[in-house]
Amino acid sequence: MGATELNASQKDRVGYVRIQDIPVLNQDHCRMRDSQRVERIINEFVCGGPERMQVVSDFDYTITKQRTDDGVAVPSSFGIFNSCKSLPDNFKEEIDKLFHKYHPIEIDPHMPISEKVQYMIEWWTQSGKLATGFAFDLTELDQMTSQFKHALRDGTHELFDALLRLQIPVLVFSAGLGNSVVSLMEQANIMQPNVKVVSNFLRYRDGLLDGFQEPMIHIFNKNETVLEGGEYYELVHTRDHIIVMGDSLGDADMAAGVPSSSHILKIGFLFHHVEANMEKYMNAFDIVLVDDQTMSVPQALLALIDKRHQLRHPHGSNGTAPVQAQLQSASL
Ligand SMILES: C[n+]1cn([C@@H]2O[C@H](COP(=O)(O)OP(=O)(O)O)[C@@H](O)[C@H]2O)c2nc(N)[nH]c(=O)c21
Ligand SMILES: [Mg+2]
Repeated sequence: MGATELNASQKDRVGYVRIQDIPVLNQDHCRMRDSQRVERIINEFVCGGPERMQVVSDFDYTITKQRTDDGVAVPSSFGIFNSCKSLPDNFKEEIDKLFHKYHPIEIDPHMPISEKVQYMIEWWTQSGKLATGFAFDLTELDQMTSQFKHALRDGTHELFDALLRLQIPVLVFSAGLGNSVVSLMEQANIMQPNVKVVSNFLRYRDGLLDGFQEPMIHIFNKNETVLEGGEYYELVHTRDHIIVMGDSLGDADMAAGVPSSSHILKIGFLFHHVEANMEKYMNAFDIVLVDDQTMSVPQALLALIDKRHQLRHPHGSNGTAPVQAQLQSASL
């Protein structure tokens, strides 16, 4: 998008980055539909520097692993909440009924999205209604999430440390349960001031649960259009170099709503039904990583951006506006 073709001599100039010189992008399990386009965008990112970057990431099975070393399955953010022991007896039963009714609709390959949206709104609304009228102590959620703080992709800490050092805002977008997401990220020490979680958070009224806070984030509005006009959008919308990371096809659209002149690099983690899904993932994402349980690719991209930045600002001043402290508290 917008990137002009460079001729061979321009590519030979000092500092131009070539895909063949980035080892993680040359691994067998790293696939690209259009490696020239990826190369162009990476060079835009490196030239633009950290002050033009933002990261938008899904949470479940993108920040957490799709497959753990010990084979223990990592529950989703809703799954973590649903397994809390103090929830009323009928809660789990009713929430499972909803899952069995609506999940087949969510993954139905024949129903058009326009038709699915209403069902998904119904599902999230009814889940919220079930989570109403009883006490729930959030420390129970912390106890549950602490069991899974080691289930983040390898290199997640290093990635988040680099993003903080470079003052790059990170938006974690989840149509799951925000309280589980934040709790797990806090337990794993990656809930830093440059990180904002946009998701569904439990609401309390008179000490009892009262469903989810507005706005509802479901799988079909999980993109930057729900942020438009809000404080967070104002803080990041000038950052037009965007890395998007996700494990579901729909995650590829999370940056929808940013200005069309933006350069967006989409990284997709593919694990289930690799052969059947490959074509769709290759069309939706710029880089498809097959059964990769690490953050090596985004780390390598940041290292390139960082290296050029250090050359330009050897004394540590990065010229970045100090917006990070406001990010977490920014309203939508
Ligand atoms: C309302 N609701 C939605 N989901 C699932 O939560 C997922 C959240 O969507 P997502 O944020 O794209 O998460 P992902 O990273 O796991 O893909 C959806 O794909 C739904 O299948 C839900 N899952 C459970 N267990 N319980 C629920 O009430 C519920
Ligand atoms: Mg996911």
